[in-house]
Amino acid sequence: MAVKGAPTWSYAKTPCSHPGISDLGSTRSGLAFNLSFRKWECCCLGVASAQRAITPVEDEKPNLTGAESSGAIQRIEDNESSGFHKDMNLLPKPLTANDLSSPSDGSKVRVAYQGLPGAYSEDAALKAYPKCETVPCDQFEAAFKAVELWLVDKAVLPIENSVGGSIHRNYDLLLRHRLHIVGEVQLQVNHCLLGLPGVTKEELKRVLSHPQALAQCEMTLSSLGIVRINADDSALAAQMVASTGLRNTGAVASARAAKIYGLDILAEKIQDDDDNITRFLILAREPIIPGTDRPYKTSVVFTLEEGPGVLFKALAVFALRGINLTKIESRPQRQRPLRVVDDSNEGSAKYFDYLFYIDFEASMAEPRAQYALGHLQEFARFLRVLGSYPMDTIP
Ligand SMILES: O=C(O)C(=O)C[C@]1(C(=O)O)C=C[C@@H](O)C=C1
Repeated sequence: MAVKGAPTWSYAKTPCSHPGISDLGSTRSGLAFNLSFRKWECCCLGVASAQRAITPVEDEKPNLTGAESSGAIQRIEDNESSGFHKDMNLLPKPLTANDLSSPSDGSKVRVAYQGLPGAYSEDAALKAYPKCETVPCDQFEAAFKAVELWLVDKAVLPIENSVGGSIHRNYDLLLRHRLHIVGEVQLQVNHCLLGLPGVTKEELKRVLSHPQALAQCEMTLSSLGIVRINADDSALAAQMVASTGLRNTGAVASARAAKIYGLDILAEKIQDDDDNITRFLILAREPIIPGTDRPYKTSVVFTLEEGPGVLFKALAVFALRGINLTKIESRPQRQRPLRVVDDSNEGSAKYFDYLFYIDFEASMAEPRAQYALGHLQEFARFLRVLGSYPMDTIP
């Protein structure tokens, strides 16, 4: 799967002998949620120190002109043949805290998203990190891999929309990959109907866009009697209209996409619901250390033993501690989709096995959240904390 615009530079990992780092293998696998939060926190700190040991390869090259560099090479060779460095200026400089601190405005951060430039996902990435470098990916999975392979720092991916509901593919990928949720972005999505310059909306016979975008404009598109065709993302749809030059074909995409691909906006705000909000997750290789300084959300995924009222009990661990749930999603457990229950009267009954994804309004730094998950673990067969991160309260 290709990462469009993948960088030409690479990172070198420096081995780190931090005593806590060897423990990370199991913790980073994510399957293990340590009941003791202190240990969980400790692991986060261990990861942070491991990160500090990672040095960009580019930074290791001295910045020399042609003449300087041939002289310098000669001096290095002289030093090497004599067995020690005579010229201390040629030794690599130690990194300082200033070299490593990342600016808070998001500049230099490379953020992967699914789609082409002008896609709503890119808007979400720019909302989260206004000065970031956005990296388009052809599929959601490519964005996950780009983070895992250190091609980018973060990925911003849609998880649910207030009209269209959940984006199931990303729920499944969250479990399959080992990334951590470090934030969320809520984006107001205003769809426009785009066409070639000079075209009127009455001329349109078909319209292209991402299936979610088409679904969010169901009523408007039905009233216009236009054939809907799926595209991988709304910006790709706009690009296709521009490149094919078909006057009877339009796209549902953003005003920014219209500008990028030189299309006219034939109608604005064509979504069925004025408040059309898409929630995106920000994913990173390492978790953030949750605080209590502002409202936090925690996302978990778990499976339950079979039995009457188990889901009721699972939800009660939050209710008992006054913790508000903001989202519950169930997905088939693909590894073992069927559960066979022996029932001598009726033969073998087959039930689907489910993974439950829950978001709740509390930080993992709060004892009530730690106790709730400790309680849940008593009857969950599997439990993983996907992330504890600041809530985005403004769409
Ligand atoms: O097609 C795009 O522009 C996207 O960013 C994808 C996407 C989605 O996957 O839901 C993002 C936001 C909108 O809800 C519509 C489409």
